[in-house]
Amino acid sequence: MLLEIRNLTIEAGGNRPILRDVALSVARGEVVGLVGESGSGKSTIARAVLRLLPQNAAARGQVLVEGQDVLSLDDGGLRSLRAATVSMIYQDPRSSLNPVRRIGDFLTERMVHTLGRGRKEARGRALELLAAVGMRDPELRMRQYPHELSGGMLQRVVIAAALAADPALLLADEATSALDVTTQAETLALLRGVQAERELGMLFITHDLHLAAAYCDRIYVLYAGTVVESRPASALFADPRHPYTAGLLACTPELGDPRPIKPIPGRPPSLDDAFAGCPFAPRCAHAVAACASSPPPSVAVEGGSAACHLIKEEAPAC
Ligand SMILES: Nc1ncnc2c1ncn2[C@@H]1O[C@H](COP(=O)(O)OP(=O)(O)OP(=O)(O)O)[C@@H](O)[C@H]1O
Repeated sequence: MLLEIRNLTIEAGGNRPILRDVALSVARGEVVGLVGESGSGKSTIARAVLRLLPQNAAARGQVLVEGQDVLSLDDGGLRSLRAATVSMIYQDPRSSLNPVRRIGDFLTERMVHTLGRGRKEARGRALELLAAVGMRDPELRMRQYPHELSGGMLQRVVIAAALAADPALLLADEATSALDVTTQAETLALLRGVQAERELGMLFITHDLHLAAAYCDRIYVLYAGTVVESRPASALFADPRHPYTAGLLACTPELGDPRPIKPIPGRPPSLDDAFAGCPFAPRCAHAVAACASSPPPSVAVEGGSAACHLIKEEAPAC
């Protein structure tokens, strides 16, 4: 397995849990969605894969990348993981680029400093990468500054930089959320294209469950730092088992669907709210007494699992 996270718990400042007992995997060539509301812990999972943990945070569990536990890597191992094995693409490309440095400098300096390439070789590779992400006239782009490019073009530059070291795993953290819809569609298609061509694993983080269902092979739904459902995207979309997943799907309008939008009442718990049972219980229309008093079991359902007292174990399909 390319990425395997086991029993990952991260607590900030004392025992305020950001993540609770998270298990997640991404195989080579697989696009895995990580979906949840703001504050559910999506970015913390992505950052944990690079061991970029919040200061004053304590992590327990395992984050295995190609079998090596990131949480116990030495400095050299960590540098090589960040430089060559795993690349992260953030929501706002401008936050990754220095406004007073040319695009070419951004691409080549990273290769020279982090991968030890010669300047001439790095320049040739940068031109190749810009062409690979569909940039016309790469020579011109190399000479330009970030303010001369649109948001979509800048995101292509950031994707090109992420591919520079031929990583095995891409972490895309809301990588298309800041783009207009047509640019978003182009960037999504580009990411899928390079992912398939290079057989990369991709963890695709989004708050948009409909987008994840259309784009990903499998999905993990996160709520208050816990995985509540993990299933193949098609099964999860067609027949969500966890009440929170069903609630997320019901509160997004769809063209041509006459049913009224149904928001989920209430708000997710904050890090300071203690709870003994299911974190979703106070908002769940189906909650029973056990939901508030004991943690829900992880139940095997079609293609994956769901953590809910109300779901019955299903026999695996023959
Ligand atoms: N350094 C920190 N110290 C304390 N709490 C933190 C720290 N970093 C993150 N958190 C908290 O951890 C929780 C999860 O944050 P995270 O950024 O992972 O969520 P997210 O699902 O990615 O949200 P968003 O979609 O808004 O980016 C939030 O409640 C956040 O306030």
